[in-house]
Amino acid sequence: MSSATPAATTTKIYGVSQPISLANPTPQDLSLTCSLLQELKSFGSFEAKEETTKRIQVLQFLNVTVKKWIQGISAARLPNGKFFEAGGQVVSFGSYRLGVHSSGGDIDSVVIAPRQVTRTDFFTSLKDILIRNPNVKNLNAVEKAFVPIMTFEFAGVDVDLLFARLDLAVIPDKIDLTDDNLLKNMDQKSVRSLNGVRVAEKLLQLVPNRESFCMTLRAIKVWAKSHGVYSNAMGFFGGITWAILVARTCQLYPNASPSRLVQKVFYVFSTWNYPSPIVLCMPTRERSDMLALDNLCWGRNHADRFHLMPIITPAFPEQNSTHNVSRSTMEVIKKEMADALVICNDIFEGKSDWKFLFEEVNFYSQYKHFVVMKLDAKKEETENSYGGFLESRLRVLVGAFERNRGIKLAHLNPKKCQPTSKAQSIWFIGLEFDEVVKNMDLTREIDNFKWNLNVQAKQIAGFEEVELDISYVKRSQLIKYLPAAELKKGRFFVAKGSSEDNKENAGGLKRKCGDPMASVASKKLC
Ligand SMILES: Nc1ncnc2c1ncn2[C@@H]1O[C@H](COP(=O)(O)OP(=O)(O)OP(=O)(O)O)[C@@H](O)[C@H]1O
Ligand SMILES: [Mg+2]
Repeated sequence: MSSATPAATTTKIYGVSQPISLANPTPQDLSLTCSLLQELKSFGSFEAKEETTKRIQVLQFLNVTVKKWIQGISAARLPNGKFFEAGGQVVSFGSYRLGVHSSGGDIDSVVIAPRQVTRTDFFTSLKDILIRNPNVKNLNAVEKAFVPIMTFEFAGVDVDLLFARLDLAVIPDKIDLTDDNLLKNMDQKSVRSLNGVRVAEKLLQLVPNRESFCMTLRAIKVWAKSHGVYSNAMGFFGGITWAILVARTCQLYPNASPSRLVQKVFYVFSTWNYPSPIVLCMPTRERSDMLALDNLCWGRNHADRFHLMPIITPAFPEQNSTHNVSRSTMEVIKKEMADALVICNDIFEGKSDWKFLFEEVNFYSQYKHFVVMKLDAKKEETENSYGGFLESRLRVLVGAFERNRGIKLAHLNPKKCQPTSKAQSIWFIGLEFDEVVKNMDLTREIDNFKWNLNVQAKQIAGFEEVELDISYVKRSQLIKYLPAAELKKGRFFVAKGSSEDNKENAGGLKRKCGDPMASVASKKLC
């Protein structure tokens, strides 16, 4: 490190001072960053060049189509509109905009339209133009949603398209969508639809080094997916939440290389004092402007106080990105991060490697009791729609188990299994009972959940044929649902001193267990 630069400084967030480390990367950090990149490639984090080219073409085509569509509407609706250049564009956000999408991922995008074009136009004339295009498949429009959306496949690429109408007659090509003044006079659905773009732009503006941010986020995403802690709908963290955590770490360690940043993400957030909110540091003037704009900022709302791990988006109107996190998912996320920190520390001590960090963990080896949800939808398309609906409700069942005093932990595995056909799916919840519990009857929770689910499903067409079986099983009975190979996949969890679990550890790598927090506590921010 240069002697001219101080080793550490502080930043204030919500009045709390936080140290920033200015340490530069060591040769070991750089060499571990090279091996990290190699490992990310082997775990399929990067898409092939042809796929990237295709995505660019898809976005270019959508942009041209949308500009023409807006021009046509403006010509008809504005006086002298024929000669009017109304502009408008399609802007991407989400992981594609952040530059961290992997093969097969969707493109989240939003149409930015001038005031003479309405949401009704979006769901009628633009939808018609898209449906008529032979490259467009499976178009689905959800007009009544909280954030109205059209989803479709364009030349094999999944596209999510939103609509935001600005209070401007002309949308210039170089418009700064992070400008809060644009939100004045916008309808709430447009504000919500524009939010993803504003959040992505803000994230990219606020990180000190984009390249390091992207590579670190890629690593965290690979890890989170293989450890079953990547799903906003099921109460874990989604892409945006992990992006905020990585961005915050980049701010705390502005000169660190990705290998060190990965370790620091786990260090900072496995030891975080939840529910203190995690917010990105931004220029003071900007934050006070945001607060002045609206009183409805995050934290003032009564319901916000009950969030367990608040992780706040950086663009106005600020939102907590983790409202689905429950007591159990919080425990699982914290434990996974603490375990990951131990592995990262081992990597830096030369005792482990990235492969071990990213390796899938065997979910079934962690519990002795399970609830199995088996969906038989008869047809693949019904499985897709009902399965998505069910996945968005499963955290309600977890919540019911959490309210049962005999249950210490209800761990829903976000990964669904399809051992027989694409029309059938199975999800598992691992249960940890209180030591004093001798017998557990879960009938009431399961029946209530099924009853409510049926009431909601009846309002959605095509769900009548579906069969859903929810039942309790012991670990030894899992073989009835899954092939032995699936049950043996990944690294096994071995409870400390458990001879029974050792017997069941059929050849998988043993997972480090014990008290990972002990080593966390002894490490200082450096
Ligand atoms: N819980 C949430 N809170 C706030 N914004 C969200 C939330 N979930 C999604 N979004 C917005 O929608 C965008 C797209 O969501 P999506 O789930 O596709 O995540 P992503 O970051 O694109 O990651 P992935 O690679 O999984 O697609 C996010 O980047 C974010 O702006
Ligand atoms: Mg996405």
